Amino acid sequence: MLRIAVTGKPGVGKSTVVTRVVEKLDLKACGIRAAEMRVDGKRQGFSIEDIDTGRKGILSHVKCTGPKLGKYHVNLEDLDGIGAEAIRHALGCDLVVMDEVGPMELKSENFVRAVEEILDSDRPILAVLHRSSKHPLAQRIREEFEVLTVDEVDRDDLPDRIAARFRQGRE
Ligand SMILES: Nc1ncnc2c1ncn2[C@@H]1O[C@H](COP(=O)(O)OP(=O)(O)OP(=O)(O)O)[C@@H](O)[C@H]1O
Repeated sequence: MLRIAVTGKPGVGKSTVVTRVVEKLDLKACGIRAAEMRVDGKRQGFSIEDIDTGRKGILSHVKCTGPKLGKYHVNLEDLDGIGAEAIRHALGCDLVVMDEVGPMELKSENFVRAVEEILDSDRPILAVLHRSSKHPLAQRIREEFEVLTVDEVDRDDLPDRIAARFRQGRE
């Protein structure tokens, strides 16, 4: 079964590649999407969204409580209640999207377990992988997935190429 992870430097366009791949495919994609939350141009934290249901919460914020990572605190309530739940729900979908599996997400054992269950399943997966994470789960993804690096040169062509691979995988 096809498993692709995209990686690359911050802001290079990894999430955009993933979004475009899903748009190009006529299938039910489930999983998570994390995005920056900015106020007056300043990053205050990250949101986490269940891409199937649209449920959205706070993954981390400068002003919440939870395990600390840099200046942010990881909000385990939404990471588990929305993030891990969305990953588990994705077991019943055509394509699992995990944008992203990074150090914030991996602060929750419950989330880590949900990702392990998905990796142990037969579902096709498209993930964004944080470049430098040394977490065993990130290492596992690096070993088991086809890892593609997004850069300014290939980011416009990659969505078509990745979508074609998932289409072939279903034939
Ligand atoms: N192919 C592209 N052409 C032009 N601009 C792009 C392209 N892809 C992404 N961008 C722009 O670059 C910015 C970052 O994109 P995106 O959020 O997809 O990057 P990312 O690598 O996922 O970021 P992060 O490291 O924060 O997760 C956005 O403003 C987006 O509009």
